Amino acid sequence: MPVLQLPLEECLGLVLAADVIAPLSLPPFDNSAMDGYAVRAADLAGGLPVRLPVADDIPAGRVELTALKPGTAQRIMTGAPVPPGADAVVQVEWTDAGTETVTVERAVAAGANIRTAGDDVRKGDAVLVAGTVLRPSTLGLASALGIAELPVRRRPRVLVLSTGSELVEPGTPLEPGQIYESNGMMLAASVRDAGGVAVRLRFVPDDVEAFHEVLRPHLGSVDVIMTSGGVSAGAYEVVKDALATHDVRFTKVAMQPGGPQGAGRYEGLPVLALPGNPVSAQVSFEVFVRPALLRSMGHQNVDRTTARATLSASLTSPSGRTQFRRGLYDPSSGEVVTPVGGPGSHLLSALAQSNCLIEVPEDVTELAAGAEVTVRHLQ
Ligand SMILES: Nc1nc2c(c(=O)[nH]1)N[C@H]1C(S)=C(S)[C@@H](COP(=O)(O)OP(=O)(O)OC[C@H]3O[C@@H](n4cnc5c(N)ncnc54)[C@H](O)[C@@H]3O)O[C@H]1N2
Ligand code: MOO
Repeated sequence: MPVLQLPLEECLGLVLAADVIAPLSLPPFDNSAMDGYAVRAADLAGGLPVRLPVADDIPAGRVELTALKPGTAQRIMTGAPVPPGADAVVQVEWTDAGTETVTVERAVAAGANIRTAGDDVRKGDAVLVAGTVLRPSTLGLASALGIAELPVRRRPRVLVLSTGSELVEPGTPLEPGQIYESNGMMLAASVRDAGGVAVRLRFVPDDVEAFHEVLRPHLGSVDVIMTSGGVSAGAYEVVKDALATHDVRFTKVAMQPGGPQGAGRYEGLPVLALPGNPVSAQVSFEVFVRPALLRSMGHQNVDRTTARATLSASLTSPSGRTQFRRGLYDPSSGEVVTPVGGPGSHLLSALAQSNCLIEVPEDVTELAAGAEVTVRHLQ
């Protein structure tokens, strides 16, 4: 993705594209860490309590300061600039809180309760380096430095297109033989979850012409096309029929679910054609699309975290295909993972109840309860 300057409001989760050099120090000036009285520590050193006239009052935000004369105090609030001549702040709790004169009951050392300019950041330091993922704290730091925009790689715009004549939008009545469309919602949410922008299109019927029609108006405004359904071996495989004549290759990959896949280019745009079974579509997104989207945005770390876990129940897997079974991983019970539902790629509720994928390697066809497996966390 190209780099552009974006307002901080729009930067959460994006990757910084260039180092940020601090334009000022933080704190920018010496300021008080406590509500209390700015004093000279030496004025409290000769025996307590000490009574001092309160020569000034300094709220936070005060721009003009008067120098602190020896033998006086100035009332000061947290965050307010320390006046020249003062070298310590006595917190109000150690005084009688007077406004004309103040009686100080406890001494403080020089430097007490003063936050020195540059304590946190020095002007000219590279405070944020290119490649940093912008989190709430890093956005807070940029704001504190007075930065309003940052250079980031922009979010990819992903066209999410579901296909199938049997599909009906939720919220409308269902006829026999029809089902509610769910992949579009799930894949669009997955795109957003990965940091992309989803442009969700109403599915088209299994009709090649309608397919091209529906794509055309969006070709200039998206970065990638992601379809679901219509890629396997049937008679009405609209995505395959429409795109195989273009630069898109359809094949079967050695995984389950998510075997039938298409990938390539359509009118110059990258296309990812995922299978239609809901679990197949979502697992395909996890395995192929999510890492690609993250990489396009400049993320270094594009893989989900994995863990080793002990299977709580046996399972079987087809030979010659990596299987991704849905699982519930519970670190609190000694890193145990429980398969949720069977291998069927229509078992959406099992997917919804799971928090990880259990990876069964290609050459493994059976795993007994107690076997060690790798799990891929989904959150
Ligand atoms: N003869 C063969 N048949 C099938 C094979 C095969 O190799 N040979 N592969 C099977 C596998 S594995 C999968 S996965 C599917 C992939 O098929 P398609 O990508 O063509 O998907 P569809 O046929 O359009 O739909 C499959 C299934 O999923 C439902 N679906 C589709 N889109 C949605 C959606 N947006 N929301 C909810 N549900 C959706 C659809 O109704 C079907 O039930 O092919 C197998 N067949
Ligand atoms: O690959 Mo299909 O995706 O097994 O159901």
